[in-house]
Amino acid sequence: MGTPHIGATRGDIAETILLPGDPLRAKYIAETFLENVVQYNNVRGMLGFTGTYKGKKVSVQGTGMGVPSIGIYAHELIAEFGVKNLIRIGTAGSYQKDIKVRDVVLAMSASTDSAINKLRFNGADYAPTANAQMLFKAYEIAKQKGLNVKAGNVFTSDTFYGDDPEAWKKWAKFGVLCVEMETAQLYTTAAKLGANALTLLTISDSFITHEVTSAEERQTTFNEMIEVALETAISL
Ligand SMILES: O=P(O)(O)O[C@H]1O[C@H](CO)[C@@H](O)[C@H]1O
Ligand SMILES: O=c1cc[nH]c(=O)[nH]1
Repeated sequence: MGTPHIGATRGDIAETILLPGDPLRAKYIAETFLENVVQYNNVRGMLGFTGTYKGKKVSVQGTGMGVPSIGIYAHELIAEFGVKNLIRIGTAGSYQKDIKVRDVVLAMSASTDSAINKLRFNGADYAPTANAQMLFKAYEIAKQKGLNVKAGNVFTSDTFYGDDPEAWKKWAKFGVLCVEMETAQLYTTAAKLGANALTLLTISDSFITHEVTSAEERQTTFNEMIEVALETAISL
């Protein structure tokens, strides 16, 4: 049973799922925020759990890093397990001086240097876009919590270690808020397969100030973003 990358059966996974890149962040979320938790996946160590949050069924699944990896998990979750709402919770590097480490960014849209959509659309540009209902809800919840939240265009990069240390400045000049590595693919796959998707990002480092957070903090301490994601999940 299951798919090449998810060792579960249909029904094991909730219609609404949180998607951190890091599988250990999935474990942390399941252990810290969910009740009645069952682990449904361990294939490749890409942990997946289903539990309840305030009485509602929610799953959380690691996706790995980068466009191809999240493309595999998003496709299998939607096409084979009937997942309808996908909420990525990730980390990102800030491109703007008013977006500081630990701030939260909601990805309205995603620019990218990935060639996948260029190939898919014969050289034309497709605009990967968040589900508006989820975006508005998450923004409202984040504001109610008093978070420093911004919504806008993010950059989905195919590289973490690029060749040109100045390249980010062009994206920043054109209003891109921050960089991460999955959202353009998540939004495209969700649109193709008829599901809803949203990305929430906590800023883990700044290209402006060079401030960084530790790997431990990235794994465990982005609780405000996780709570916004869970409250959004159960509002759907
Ligand atoms: O914290 P996650 O969700 O993995 O997101 C960001 O962190 C990874 C790079 O360190 C990339 O996956 C990037 O998108
Ligand atoms: O700078 C960063 C931080 C997180 N994730 C990225 O892809 N880049």
